[in-house]
Amino acid sequence: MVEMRRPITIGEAVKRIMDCKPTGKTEFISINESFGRFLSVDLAATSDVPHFTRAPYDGFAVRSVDTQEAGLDHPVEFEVIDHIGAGQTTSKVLGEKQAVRIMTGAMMPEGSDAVMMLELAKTAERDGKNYMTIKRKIKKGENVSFQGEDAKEGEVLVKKGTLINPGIQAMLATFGYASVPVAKKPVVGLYATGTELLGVDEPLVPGKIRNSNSYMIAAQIERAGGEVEYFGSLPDDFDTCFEAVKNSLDKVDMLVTTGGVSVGDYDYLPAIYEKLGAEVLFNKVAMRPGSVTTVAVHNGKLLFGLSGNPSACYVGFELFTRPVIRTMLCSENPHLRKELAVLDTNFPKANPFTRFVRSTVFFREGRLIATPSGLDKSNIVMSLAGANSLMILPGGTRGFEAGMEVDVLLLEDQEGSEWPW
Ligand SMILES: Nc1nc2c(c(=O)[nH]1)N[C@H]1C(S)=C(S)[C@@H](COP(=O)(O)OP(=O)(O)OC[C@H]3O[C@@H](n4cnc5c(N)ncnc54)[C@H](O)[C@@H]3O)O[C@H]1N2
Ligand code: MOO
Ligand SMILES: [Mg+2]
Repeated sequence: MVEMRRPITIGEAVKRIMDCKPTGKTEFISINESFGRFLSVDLAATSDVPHFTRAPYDGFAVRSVDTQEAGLDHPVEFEVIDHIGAGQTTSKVLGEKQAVRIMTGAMMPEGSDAVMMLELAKTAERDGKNYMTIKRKIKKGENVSFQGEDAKEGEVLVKKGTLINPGIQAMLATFGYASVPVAKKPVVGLYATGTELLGVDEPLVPGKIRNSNSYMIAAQIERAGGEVEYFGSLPDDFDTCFEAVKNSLDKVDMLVTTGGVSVGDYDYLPAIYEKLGAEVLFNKVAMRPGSVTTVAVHNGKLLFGLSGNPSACYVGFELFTRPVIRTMLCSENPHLRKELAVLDTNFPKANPFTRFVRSTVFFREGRLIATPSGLDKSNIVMSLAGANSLMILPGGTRGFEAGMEVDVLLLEDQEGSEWPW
């Protein structure tokens, strides 16, 4: 008699995995390679930005007090005592009715507190001296870019675990991070199992199929921020699979396998975990697809036995493996972000288990709309192509109708969620 597995809830399954407390490591890499990586420390300003008060326009640095009499019928003349561009400074201190010709980005001279734009000044030269005249007054601080207005030294600007985007690259450069502390990419070992599997370059023959899961999971690992260590595809042979799993463990931070976790005669993963002495955290989850997902832990390393069925494999990875990768990448929001969306089509299928429907979400008139991206069976590949979300249809319901609000998990989002269950 085949064993009857007892399903646990999704939340409980995720909790058992996260209780293994995966932790990440830091490495320092060149700023040239840091785009797309995850910060492993909170990023604080190493100086004020800008670190000196500067001109935001091309013009004349003046003392605002000297301009107060200026008007359309009352031009006021200034002596121009110096001329500086960005990168230059002046040692001159402005006295009464004196100005410095200054270009955008240059440091404001001592004594000045405002910049009159070039377009508003008329220049002249007399006896080898330069002058400029204005017909408008200016307020103290007008047209000035103040020291620290962009960032204050010591201020925490970006939290650890954040994906480095182009703006953060600019920030890192601004603060002098030639070398950037990032989370080391966890190395995720990967095996596909199944005697029926053909290589991508092999012709189709009766009874065999091309291995698509390993390409899919490799991409999911990379999307999550991990590093893929693909060990290849294994036939359904206990000894071969046991040796392969055992020998790969010390080369990786965690191991993902696909296939062979159900109760079939050639589903060897459960027996492999047993022979390894691994602790099985669960082998049945109240969800569809992916109910057979089995997760074990051995010597502190998580072993993800994902289903062979492509859609079940995909969903199992996103719910269970992704948060471990993101946690090791220092994220405090390692789970998929959950949002409310409006269902666009009827979904009459009833199910005792919570169902994750591969879906496309999009905006229509400011509202998030969700629609299934294809056939909803666990052996389906094609619906995965258009999936940018997983619609959550809770178990114990008769089905859903267009117009109803549903939860969706966003697959391409980078913000994540602390705990969506
Ligand atoms: N008597 C029962 N049978 C099954 C149960 C059950 O509870 N009792 N569960 C079903 C469910 S649900 C699922 S999901 C599958 C899970 O199967 P396994 O994880 O054991 O995976 P396999 O048997 O190895 O393969 C299943 C299916 O997927 C195809 N496959 C496998 N690997 C790949 C790959 N790398 N690329 C593409 N496709 C792959 C494989 O050919 C099979 O068609 O079990 C049900 N059965
Ligand atoms: O694990 Mo199976 O996908 O529940 O269908
Ligand atoms: Mg099977």
